[in-house]
Amino acid sequence: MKWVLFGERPYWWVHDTRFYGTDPAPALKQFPITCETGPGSPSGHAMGSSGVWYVMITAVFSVAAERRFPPLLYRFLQVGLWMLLCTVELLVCMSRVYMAAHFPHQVISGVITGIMVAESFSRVQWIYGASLKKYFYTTLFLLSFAVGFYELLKALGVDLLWTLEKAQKWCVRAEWVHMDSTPFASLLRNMGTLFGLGLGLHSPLYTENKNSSIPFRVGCITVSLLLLQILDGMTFSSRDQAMFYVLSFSKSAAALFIPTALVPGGLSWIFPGSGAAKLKFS
Ligand SMILES: O=P(O)(O)OC[C@H]1O[C@@H](O)[C@H](O)[C@@H](O)[C@@H]1O
Repeated sequence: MKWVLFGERPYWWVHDTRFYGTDPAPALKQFPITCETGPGSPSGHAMGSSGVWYVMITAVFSVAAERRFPPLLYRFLQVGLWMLLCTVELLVCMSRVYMAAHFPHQVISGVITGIMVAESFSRVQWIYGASLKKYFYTTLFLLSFAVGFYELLKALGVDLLWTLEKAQKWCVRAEWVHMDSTPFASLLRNMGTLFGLGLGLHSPLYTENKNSSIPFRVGCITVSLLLLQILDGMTFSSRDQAMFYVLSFSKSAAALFIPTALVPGGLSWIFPGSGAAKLKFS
């Protein structure tokens, strides 16, 4: 959608537009995270956060319904969690607009699209039992589609990197322009995530794990968070672009493989448990 909607961002638009005529353009303050290099429509932050929060909240509702919560408590939970989602989204959207990375309509469409994506995928059942082959082919399809679409539009004279030029031109500090905020870099990270999830769920470390006790789960969460924190600190230079994309893909794949397979598998090997049920990914 970012590639086809050609959304401008306020921090460069105010300088390029003829809207103000001979009047001076408004002075928009820029921050270290203002200088996004991709198109603005719809907002990726608003879309990502609304999608993730929607999934978490509706999952809590399903658990509450399964456990037959009393109607009053259920209603209370519903109102509370919906209000929490609205507050989070309001904060995300206001901050994106405040730092001049987005116009209001872009964050609103981002929130709506995120919820639509989450809702549609919650109805697609095959993804819960997808084979490793499916993960692999889906990743390959997304990559070929993105590269093919990019090349096709380039052949038609449309330069999808038009936004990078604007960011470089109008960002007040060159070091605030990051290559990893381009849609292609994001897509590669998402593909890495998808592939890492497939690898994790089909790894013997995950499938042969039999321990599901509470201390084991808490241990898994703690160790995973520590390792993910270390992984998050790894950054790569974008001078060699091919290497940059390969490393970004691998980092995202590792970010999913670590908590789904490596940590549970490693901990159950160190502390063999007696629980019979498998630790389920949910
Ligand atoms: O469109 P927005 O809100 O500026 O978000 C862009 C961001 O969207 C995210 O989805 C990407 O992972 C980031 O790399 C990118 O910077």
